[in-house]
Amino acid sequence: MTDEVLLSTTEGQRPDQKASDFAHSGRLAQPGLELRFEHLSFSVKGKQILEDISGTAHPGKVMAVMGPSGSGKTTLLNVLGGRVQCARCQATIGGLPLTKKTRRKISYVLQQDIFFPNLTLQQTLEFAAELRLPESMPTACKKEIVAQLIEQLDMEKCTKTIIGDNMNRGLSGGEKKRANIANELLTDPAVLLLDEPTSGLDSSTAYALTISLKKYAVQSGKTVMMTIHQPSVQMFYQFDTILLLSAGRIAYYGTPSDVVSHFAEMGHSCDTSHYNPADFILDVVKSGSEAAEHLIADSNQRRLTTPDCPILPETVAGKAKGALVSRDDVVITTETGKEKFSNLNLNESDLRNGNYSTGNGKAAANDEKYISRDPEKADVIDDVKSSVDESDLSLEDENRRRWPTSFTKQLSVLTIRSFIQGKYRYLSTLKFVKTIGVALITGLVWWQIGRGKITEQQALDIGGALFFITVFNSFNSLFDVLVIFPSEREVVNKERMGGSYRLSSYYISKTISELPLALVLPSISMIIFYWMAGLNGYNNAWAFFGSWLDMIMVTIASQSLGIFVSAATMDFEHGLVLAIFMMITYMLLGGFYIKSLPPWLSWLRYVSPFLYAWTLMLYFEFDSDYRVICNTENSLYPSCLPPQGGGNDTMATISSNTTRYVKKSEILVFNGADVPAWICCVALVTTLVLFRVLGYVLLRLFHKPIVK
Ligand SMILES: Nc1ncnc2c1ncn2[C@@H]1O[C@H](COP(=O)(O)OP(=O)(O)OP(=O)(O)O)[C@@H](O)[C@H]1O
Repeated sequence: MTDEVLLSTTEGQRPDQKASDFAHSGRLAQPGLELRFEHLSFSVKGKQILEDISGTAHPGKVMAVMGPSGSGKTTLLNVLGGRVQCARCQATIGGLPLTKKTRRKISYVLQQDIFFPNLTLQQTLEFAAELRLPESMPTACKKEIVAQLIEQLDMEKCTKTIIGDNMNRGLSGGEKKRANIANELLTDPAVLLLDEPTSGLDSSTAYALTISLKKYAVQSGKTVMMTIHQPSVQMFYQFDTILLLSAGRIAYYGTPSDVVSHFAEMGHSCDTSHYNPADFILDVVKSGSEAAEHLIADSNQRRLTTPDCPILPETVAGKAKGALVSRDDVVITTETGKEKFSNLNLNESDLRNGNYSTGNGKAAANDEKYISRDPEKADVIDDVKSSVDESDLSLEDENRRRWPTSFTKQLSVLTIRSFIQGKYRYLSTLKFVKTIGVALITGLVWWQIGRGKITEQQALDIGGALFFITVFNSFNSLFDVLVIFPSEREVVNKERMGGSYRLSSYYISKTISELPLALVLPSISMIIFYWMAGLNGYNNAWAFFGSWLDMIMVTIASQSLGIFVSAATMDFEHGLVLAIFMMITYMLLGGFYIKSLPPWLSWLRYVSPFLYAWTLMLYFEFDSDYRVICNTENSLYPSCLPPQGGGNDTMATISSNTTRYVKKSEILVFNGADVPAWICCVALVTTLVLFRVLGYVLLRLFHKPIVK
């Protein structure tokens, strides 16, 4: 990676006037901002993960958050990046409280490099630019920004390389990491958070990346904060500030150059000629709770005089000795200094007006830089504050602020992206081989069975063939979705957490883009099988088109079922179990295997889409009274039986010369196809729509984007 890597897109390096104009419009040329967090405490299910964490990340500087595994590094970044809700976490960016709106100035590079594997690097970044950059920006401008990022990240060689996954090789680990960073730099954030950006990289690549981040911070004046596990010596000294965590508390806050002398003062001398100071401090913190507690206590004392990293007095005093700040105390740090107010009468209107009534007077909330207070009241204040923020916004304003692009823009971009990504999944060579192979086998097994006049046995066999091909394509379609949907979840989760688009845009775009893709293989399967088996299309072309349409409907209905099952379970294994259960039930009730269900169960057959699909197939196949020749003996059909008593037969036997034919209605009745054709169509369309809608509702209600 070159030294220029990661330079801001706003450095005036773009030769193209349009892009520069845009950059100068102020949208992309935002300066770095100070990120200040004070007394962050965070717990999950009663487990304290962060406790009184403070710090300040400055523009043009890089802060490294270090600590042993499980010390809370990622959690700290998740809190600051808004990936987890934390009612008691107060932070400011550029002096303003960190809210949903101001947090948009922060970009968060996750530890995992989560992308759609079949898109190329260029496609990935261009789609991200379309979704995340303002809609008013010309596409040419967005492309140029992407091209510049690619160039600055020294990735020109791999613009056309797919991202890749375990199955298909694509970008290398280091390239993926850079792609991940480029993806976040697109929006030119004021603050860049990175969770373990060097994990999985070899030492020289990790060092190059650190240098690049440092240069990015210095040259573009941006604020960079990153977690890191075990930096090399050279990397360690690139950082401006080290925030060392131990079990969720601060064990050291300061510069890397001071760390060795500080630890020596604490009785932990480091032979820097043989020991990497980064490894050393981690080893000391990990060596035992006594050493760590000692360091934390000392760091707490130092924090009393470190404005960048303030501490709550009760933390210094230690909980065992009793809190210095009473339950009702609120400490307000104002421009004029820190003031402590006792016995506040916090009521909603005061909070809304920004007035905190105290025994000593009023403190204006608007003047506050930061409020640290009793956790129980924190919730009250947060709730009230957030309701004030939201009430200030009209719905339209809120939508505009919430999403960088309109619904239609999201829909069109996501549809194209989903189509490109989906085509590799739905139309892979393996899937073609499987579909064509099975179609050829079934075609051979039922070879020309339907040509000309057929026997009663052949009619039965054709019923079996039609049922088989319906079930086969439905299973295929369902399992495609089951495999694809959960694997997309991580990408969609990440993008939705970043506020890139609405769930509805994603869902509708997926439906639109995958519809044509899902039709290709069933159509091929149907064409091969149908003509090899010599079915009724030879006699009546409409029979073929009807059967094909029927196949398409049941295939899409199965796709909808797959989406519903995936949304209900959201992982492949659970989805597989539920899908197999539902499909086997539908199959058994579909009418082919059992024609005399127990009366108390017979209503259940009407829930099976296979019943409707197969019935429609039978309608198209047996559309003539002169196709199936009666058995001369042991016929299954009443109309083929000889007339009783030689008189007029009420069951009009159909004959042509001496050959007797089975009435088409009797074939349908024998197969249990007792549902009118139009009801079959309505039932299939209803299944298709119902499961799609249910899938959306489940996603909306139960699968909000989450942090793993
Ligand atoms: N949602 C959660 N539920 C329960 N425990 C959690 C949750 N999130 C984090 N933790 C716990 O909090 C602690 C800190 O986790 P975190 O991922 O922040 O550590 P870390 O320092 O980033 O670790 P690593 O370096 O291994 O990534 C761990 O003990 C973890 O198990």
